[in-house]
Amino acid sequence: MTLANALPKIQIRDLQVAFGSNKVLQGVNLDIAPGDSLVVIGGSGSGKSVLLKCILGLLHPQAGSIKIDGEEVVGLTGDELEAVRHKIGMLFQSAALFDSLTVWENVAFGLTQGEKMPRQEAKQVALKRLAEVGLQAQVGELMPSELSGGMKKRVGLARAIATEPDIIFFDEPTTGLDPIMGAMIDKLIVEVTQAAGATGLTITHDMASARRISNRMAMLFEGRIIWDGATDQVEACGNPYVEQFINGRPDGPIEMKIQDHFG
Ligand SMILES: Nc1ncnc2c1ncn2[C@@H]1O[C@H](COP(=O)(O)OP(=O)(O)OP(=O)(O)O)[C@@H](O)[C@H]1O
Repeated sequence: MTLANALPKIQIRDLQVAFGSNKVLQGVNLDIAPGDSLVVIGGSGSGKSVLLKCILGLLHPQAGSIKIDGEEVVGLTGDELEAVRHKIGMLFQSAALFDSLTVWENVAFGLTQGEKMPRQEAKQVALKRLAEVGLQAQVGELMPSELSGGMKKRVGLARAIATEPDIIFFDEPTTGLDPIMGAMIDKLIVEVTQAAGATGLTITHDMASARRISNRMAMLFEGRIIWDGATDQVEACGNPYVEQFINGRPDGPIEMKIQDHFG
Protein backbone atom coordinates (compact mmCIF):
# COMPACT_ATOMS: atom_id res chain seq x y z
CA MET A 1 0.00 0.00 0.00
CA THR A 2 1.43 3.37 -1.01
CA LEU A 3 1.36 6.16 1.53
CA ALA A 4 0.81 9.48 -0.19
CA ASN A 5 3.32 11.43 1.87
CA ALA A 6 5.86 8.70 2.57
CA LEU A 7 9.51 9.36 1.74
CA PRO A 8 10.24 7.57 -1.54
CA LYS A 9 12.09 4.30 -1.05
CA ILE A 10 14.08 5.15 -4.16
CA GLN A 11 14.27 8.66 -5.60
CA ILE A 12 16.10 9.28 -8.87
CA ARG A 13 16.76 12.79 -10.13
CA ASP A 14 18.27 13.94 -13.43
CA LEU A 15 20.32 10.76 -13.82
CA GLN A 16 22.69 10.90 -16.77
CA VAL A 17 24.87 8.11 -18.13
CA ALA A 18 26.83 8.12 -21.38
CA PHE A 19 29.30 5.69 -22.89
CA GLY A 20 31.37 7.89 -25.19
CA SER A 21 28.89 9.54 -27.56
CA ASN A 22 26.14 7.04 -26.64
CA LYS A 23 23.94 9.06 -24.26
CA VAL A 24 21.96 6.27 -22.62
CA LEU A 25 20.28 8.04 -19.69
CA GLN A 26 19.65 11.72 -20.37
CA GLY A 27 17.93 12.93 -17.23
CA VAL A 28 15.94 10.13 -15.60
CA ASN A 29 13.53 11.17 -12.85
CA LEU A 30 11.64 8.49 -10.93
CA ASP A 31 10.15 8.02 -7.48
CA ILE A 32 9.40 4.55 -6.13
CA ALA A 33 7.27 4.57 -2.99
CA PRO A 34 7.74 2.02 -0.19
CA GLY A 35 5.85 -1.18 -0.97
CA ASP A 36 5.38 -0.32 -4.64
CA SER A 37 6.13 -2.85 -7.31
CA LEU A 38 7.34 -0.84 -10.27
CA VAL A 39 8.16 -2.30 -13.67
CA VAL A 40 10.40 -0.32 -15.99
CA ILE A 41 9.53 -1.02 -19.61
CA GLY A 42 11.38 0.09 -22.70
CA GLY A 43 12.95 -1.27 -25.86
CA SER A 44 16.20 -3.20 -26.12
CA GLY A 45 19.10 -0.92 -25.41
CA SER A 46 16.94 1.80 -23.85
CA GLY A 47 19.00 1.69 -20.64
CA LYS A 48 16.95 -0.40 -18.21
CA SER A 49 19.93 -2.48 -17.07
CA VAL A 50 22.10 0.63 -16.89
CA LEU A 51 19.52 2.17 -14.54
CA LEU A 52 19.58 -0.88 -12.23
CA LYS A 53 23.39 -0.94 -12.27
CA CYS A 54 23.50 2.71 -11.23
CA ILE A 55 21.24 2.01 -8.25
CA LEU A 56 23.47 -0.93 -7.27
CA GLY A 57 26.56 1.27 -7.56
CA LEU A 58 28.00 -0.94 -10.33
CA LEU A 59 27.99 2.00 -12.74
CA HIS A 60 28.79 5.61 -11.96
CA PRO A 61 26.54 8.21 -13.59
CA GLN A 62 28.01 11.39 -15.07
CA ALA A 63 25.37 13.42 -13.26
CA GLY A 64 22.30 13.11 -11.10
CA SER A 65 21.17 11.72 -7.79
CA ILE A 66 19.87 8.40 -6.49
CA LYS A 67 18.53 8.39 -2.94
CA ILE A 68 17.50 5.27 -1.05
CA ASP A 69 15.55 6.02 2.13
CA GLY A 70 16.59 9.64 1.63
CA GLU A 71 20.33 8.86 1.55
CA GLU A 72 22.43 9.69 -1.49
CA VAL A 73 24.03 6.57 -2.95
CA VAL A 74 25.81 8.04 -5.98
CA GLY A 75 29.51 8.20 -5.20
CA LEU A 76 29.44 5.74 -2.30
CA THR A 77 32.24 3.18 -2.11
CA GLY A 78 33.48 0.49 0.26
CA ASP A 79 31.48 -0.26 3.40
CA GLU A 80 28.92 2.47 2.71
CA LEU A 81 28.12 1.00 -0.69
CA GLU A 82 27.97 -2.49 0.83
CA ALA A 83 25.43 -1.24 3.38
CA VAL A 84 23.21 0.05 0.55
CA ARG A 85 23.57 -3.20 -1.41
CA HIS A 86 22.58 -5.11 1.68
CA LYS A 87 19.14 -3.47 1.46
CA ILE A 88 18.69 -4.89 -2.04
CA GLY A 89 17.94 -8.48 -3.04
CA MET A 90 18.35 -9.40 -6.67
CA LEU A 91 16.91 -12.07 -8.94
CA PHE A 92 19.15 -12.17 -11.99
CA GLN A 93 17.97 -13.02 -15.49
CA SER A 94 19.88 -16.32 -15.60
CA ALA A 95 19.33 -16.92 -11.84
CA ALA A 96 23.18 -16.70 -11.68
CA LEU A 97 23.68 -19.57 -9.25
CA PHE A 98 27.16 -20.71 -8.27
CA ASP A 99 27.69 -24.07 -10.02
CA SER A 100 30.04 -25.41 -7.36
CA LEU A 101 27.69 -24.80 -4.43
CA THR A 102 24.60 -26.81 -3.50
CA VAL A 103 21.20 -25.17 -3.79
CA TRP A 104 20.96 -24.39 -0.08
CA GLU A 105 24.50 -22.99 -0.04
CA ASN A 106 23.52 -20.73 -2.92
CA VAL A 107 20.45 -19.50 -1.06
CA ALA A 108 22.48 -19.02 2.14
CA PHE A 109 25.39 -17.28 0.42
CA GLY A 110 24.47 -13.75 1.49
CA LEU A 111 23.91 -14.95 5.06
CA THR A 112 27.14 -16.93 5.46
CA GLN A 113 29.35 -14.48 3.51
CA GLY A 114 27.66 -11.12 4.06
CA GLU A 115 26.20 -11.55 7.52
CA LYS A 116 28.69 -14.18 8.80
CA MET A 117 25.81 -16.31 10.03
CA PRO A 118 26.90 -19.76 11.29
CA ARG A 119 26.51 -22.43 8.58
CA GLN A 120 23.85 -24.56 10.27
CA GLU A 121 21.73 -21.53 11.17
CA ALA A 122 22.04 -20.23 7.61
CA LYS A 123 21.01 -23.64 6.29
CA GLN A 124 17.80 -23.52 8.32
CA VAL A 125 16.98 -20.07 6.93
CA ALA A 126 17.78 -21.28 3.40
CA LEU A 127 15.46 -24.29 3.75
CA LYS A 128 12.70 -22.01 5.03
CA ARG A 129 13.14 -19.69 2.05
CA LEU A 130 13.14 -22.67 -0.33
CA ALA A 131 9.86 -23.85 1.20
CA GLU A 132 8.41 -20.36 0.65
CA VAL A 133 9.10 -20.69 -3.08
CA GLY A 134 7.64 -24.19 -3.17
CA LEU A 135 10.82 -26.28 -3.05
CA GLN A 136 11.31 -29.18 -0.66
CA ALA A 137 14.30 -29.64 1.61
CA GLN A 138 15.78 -32.38 -0.60
CA VAL A 139 16.17 -29.84 -3.40
CA GLY A 140 18.53 -27.95 -1.10
CA GLU A 141 21.08 -30.75 -1.42
CA LEU A 142 21.08 -30.73 -5.24
CA MET A 143 23.59 -28.93 -7.45
CA PRO A 144 22.29 -26.16 -9.76
CA SER A 145 23.10 -28.29 -12.85
CA GLU A 146 20.44 -30.77 -11.69
CA LEU A 147 17.64 -28.16 -11.78
CA SER A 148 15.20 -27.14 -14.52
CA GLY A 149 15.02 -23.49 -15.58
CA GLY A 150 11.90 -22.91 -13.49
CA MET A 151 13.51 -24.44 -10.40
CA LYS A 152 16.59 -22.28 -10.89
CA LYS A 153 14.38 -19.19 -10.93
CA ARG A 154 12.75 -20.33 -7.70
CA VAL A 155 16.15 -20.86 -6.11
CA GLY A 156 17.23 -17.44 -7.36
CA LEU A 157 14.10 -15.98 -5.79
CA ALA A 158 14.77 -17.78 -2.48
CA ARG A 159 18.29 -16.34 -2.54
CA ALA A 160 17.01 -12.84 -3.33
CA ILE A 161 14.81 -12.85 -0.21
CA ALA A 162 17.22 -14.74 2.08
CA THR A 163 18.65 -11.66 3.75
CA GLU A 164 15.20 -10.05 4.11
CA PRO A 165 16.00 -7.09 1.86
CA ASP A 166 13.84 -3.93 1.81
CA ILE A 167 14.11 -3.73 -1.97
CA ILE A 168 14.10 -6.54 -4.52
CA PHE A 169 15.24 -6.17 -8.14
CA PHE A 170 13.94 -8.59 -10.73
CA ASP A 171 15.86 -8.67 -14.01
CA GLU A 172 13.76 -10.33 -16.74
CA PRO A 173 12.29 -12.82 -14.24
CA THR A 174 10.30 -14.86 -16.77
CA THR A 175 12.82 -15.02 -19.62
CA GLY A 176 13.27 -18.56 -20.89
CA LEU A 177 10.29 -20.00 -19.01
CA ASP A 178 7.16 -21.49 -20.54
CA PRO A 179 4.02 -19.32 -20.07
CA ILE A 180 2.66 -21.38 -17.17
CA MET A 181 5.96 -21.50 -15.31
CA GLY A 182 6.35 -17.77 -16.00
CA ALA A 183 2.93 -17.10 -14.46
CA MET A 184 3.86 -19.23 -11.45
CA ILE A 185 7.08 -17.29 -10.93
CA ASP A 186 5.13 -14.02 -11.21
CA LYS A 187 2.69 -15.23 -8.55
CA LEU A 188 5.58 -16.17 -6.27
CA ILE A 189 7.25 -12.81 -6.87
CA VAL A 190 4.07 -11.01 -5.80
CA GLU A 191 3.65 -13.29 -2.75
CA VAL A 192 7.21 -13.08 -1.45
CA THR A 193 7.53 -9.35 -2.10
CA GLN A 194 4.27 -8.60 -0.29
CA ALA A 195 5.04 -11.00 2.57
CA ALA A 196 8.38 -9.24 3.07
CA GLY A 197 6.79 -5.79 2.74
CA ALA A 198 9.54 -5.10 0.22
CA THR A 199 9.65 -2.59 -2.60
CA GLY A 200 10.00 -4.24 -6.02
CA LEU A 201 11.76 -2.96 -9.12
CA THR A 202 11.54 -5.12 -12.23
CA ILE A 203 12.81 -4.81 -15.76
CA THR A 204 11.11 -6.98 -18.34
CA HIS A 205 9.92 -7.18 -21.92
CA ASP A 206 7.16 -9.59 -20.98
CA MET A 207 4.05 -7.38 -20.79
CA ALA A 208 1.84 -10.13 -19.33
CA SER A 209 4.36 -10.58 -16.55
CA ALA A 210 4.72 -6.81 -16.08
CA ARG A 211 0.96 -6.46 -15.60
CA ARG A 212 0.85 -9.30 -13.08
CA ILE A 213 3.81 -8.19 -11.02
CA SER A 214 3.41 -4.43 -10.84
CA ASN A 215 1.13 -1.79 -9.42
CA ARG A 216 3.10 0.91 -11.26
CA MET A 217 4.88 1.13 -14.59
CA ALA A 218 7.42 3.54 -16.02
CA MET A 219 8.55 3.67 -19.63
CA LEU A 220 12.11 4.55 -20.56
CA PHE A 221 12.53 6.02 -24.03
CA GLU A 222 15.39 8.03 -25.49
CA GLY A 223 17.05 8.37 -22.12
CA ARG A 224 14.07 9.62 -20.13
CA ILE A 225 11.02 8.31 -18.32
CA ILE A 226 8.30 9.37 -20.74
CA TRP A 227 5.38 7.96 -18.73
CA ASP A 228 4.95 6.75 -15.18
CA GLY A 229 1.67 5.71 -13.64
CA ALA A 230 -0.60 3.03 -12.24
CA THR A 231 -0.48 -0.30 -14.06
CA ASP A 232 -4.26 -0.43 -14.30
CA GLN A 233 -4.20 2.88 -16.17
CA VAL A 234 -1.48 2.02 -18.66
CA GLU A 235 -3.93 0.88 -21.37
CA ALA A 236 -5.69 4.24 -21.34
CA CYS A 237 -2.67 6.44 -20.60
CA GLY A 238 -2.99 8.33 -23.91
CA ASN A 239 0.74 8.26 -24.57
CA PRO A 240 1.24 6.95 -28.15
CA TYR A 241 4.74 5.61 -27.38
CA VAL A 242 3.51 3.64 -24.37
CA GLU A 243 0.43 2.39 -26.20
CA GLN A 244 2.50 1.18 -29.13
CA PHE A 245 4.99 -0.53 -26.85
CA ILE A 246 2.56 -2.33 -24.56
CA ASN A 247 0.47 -3.53 -27.47
CA GLY A 248 3.52 -4.56 -29.49
CA ARG A 249 2.35 -2.68 -32.57
CA PRO A 250 4.90 -2.50 -35.40
CA ASP A 251 3.56 0.87 -36.55
CA GLY A 252 3.67 4.02 -34.50
CA PRO A 253 6.00 6.74 -33.28
CA ILE A 254 8.66 4.28 -32.06
CA GLU A 255 9.04 2.69 -35.50
CA MET A 256 9.27 6.13 -37.07
CA LYS A 257 12.30 6.80 -34.85
CA ILE A 258 13.91 3.55 -35.99
CA GLN A 259 13.31 4.53 -39.61
CA ASP A 260 14.90 7.89 -38.88
CA HIS A 261 18.03 6.08 -37.78
CA PHE A 262 18.29 3.45 -40.48
CA GLY A 263 15.86 4.40 -43.23
N1 LIG B 1 29.50 -1.08 -19.84
C1 LIG B 1 29.06 -0.53 -20.97
N2 LIG B 1 29.91 0.03 -21.85
C2 LIG B 1 29.46 0.60 -22.99
N3 LIG B 1 28.16 0.66 -23.34
C3 LIG B 1 27.27 0.11 -22.52
C4 LIG B 1 27.67 -0.52 -21.29
N4 LIG B 1 26.55 -0.97 -20.66
C5 LIG B 1 25.51 -0.65 -21.46
N5 LIG B 1 25.94 0.00 -22.57
C6 LIG B 1 25.08 0.54 -23.64
O1 LIG B 1 24.00 1.22 -23.01
C7 LIG B 1 22.79 1.04 -23.75
C8 LIG B 1 21.70 0.52 -22.84
O2 LIG B 1 22.00 -0.81 -22.46
P1 LIG B 1 21.09 -1.61 -21.43
O3 LIG B 1 21.74 -2.95 -21.27
O4 LIG B 1 20.84 -0.83 -20.21
O5 LIG B 1 19.73 -1.76 -22.24
P2 LIG B 1 18.41 -2.50 -21.80
O6 LIG B 1 17.30 -1.52 -21.88
O7 LIG B 1 18.60 -3.20 -20.50
O8 LIG B 1 18.30 -3.54 -23.02
P3 LIG B 1 17.73 -5.04 -23.09
O9 LIG B 1 16.25 -4.90 -22.88
O10 LIG B 1 18.06 -5.47 -24.49
O11 LIG B 1 18.41 -5.85 -22.03
C9 LIG B 1 23.15 0.13 -24.93
O12 LIG B 1 23.38 0.96 -26.05
C10 LIG B 1 24.43 -0.54 -24.49
O13 LIG B 1 25.23 -0.88 -25.58
